Amino acid sequence: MTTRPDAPFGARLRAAMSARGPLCPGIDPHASLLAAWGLPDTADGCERFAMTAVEALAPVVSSIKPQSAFFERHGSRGVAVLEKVIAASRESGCLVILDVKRGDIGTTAQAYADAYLDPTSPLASDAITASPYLGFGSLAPMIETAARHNAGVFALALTSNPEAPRFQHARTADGSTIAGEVLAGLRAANEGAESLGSFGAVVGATIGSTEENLDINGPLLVPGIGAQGGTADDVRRIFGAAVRNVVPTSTREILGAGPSVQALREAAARANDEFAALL
Ligand SMILES: O=C(O)c1cc(=O)[nH]c(=O)n1[C@@H]1O[C@H](COP(=O)(O)O)[C@@H](O)[C@H]1O
Repeated sequence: MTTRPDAPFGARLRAAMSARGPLCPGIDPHASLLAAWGLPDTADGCERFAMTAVEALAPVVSSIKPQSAFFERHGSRGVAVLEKVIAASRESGCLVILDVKRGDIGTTAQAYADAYLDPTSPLASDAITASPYLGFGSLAPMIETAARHNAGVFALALTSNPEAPRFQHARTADGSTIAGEVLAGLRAANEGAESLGSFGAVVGATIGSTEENLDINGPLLVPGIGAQGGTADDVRRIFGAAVRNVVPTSTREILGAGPSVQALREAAARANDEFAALL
């Protein structure tokens, strides 16, 4: 796709979630999942795995989240598979949130933005995940590029891994937590956006609870569901009124239902229905 989408990412995501439900399945071609599907751990195996998942899921879900590292581990052939995954998913009417968790100084952040958010790039996606740990301001080139091209950015705020709280709950010089500073930056970036802003936070379903203000007028990408132990009940409890902005993402639990296209679709439909019922 080389043309700029005709509406901001947040508005497109809101419309897609209303039409198809909130679930965002991940596409992570793990070596162990390839083995479970009877596929070799090669670029060819990665392609068969990922394109089966796209065939099953992209026509029925609002968004998908391929994790770049699982493609990069197969070198240039794996990256070519990722390009196919992105293009085929978007052709099926599904938004692509490319999980790359990039973050760097301004000039390099701009190169990442050009690689993933400029519609003329071979890896152009609807949104990316980004790491704000060089300072929230270091994401400015990604946020500005996304705004220009009607794309989105999801910044890590309260991640699902056990090491996260010690770091993300630490306080900055002005007394807010690191996570709070990320959420405040996103809230400012989404100011005035109608329907839903284009700048989202990643908040794990495994965090137990939080006192942070999750009202950022933007989407909340919520991993940690299924394989990491998070449930729909956790999501209801953690997010409260913000649940309508939650994009629940689940990967291994859904992909484990493959390689049958029908079984994958059923697993996604079950999760989608469970989260749609929270709204
Ligand atoms: O940004 C993410 O998607 C992400 C953030 C986070 O806090 N935790 C997390 O597990 N993820 C991603 O979610 C996927 C794991 O999902 P499961 O297989 O469902 O556990 C991987 O692609 C992770 O990189």
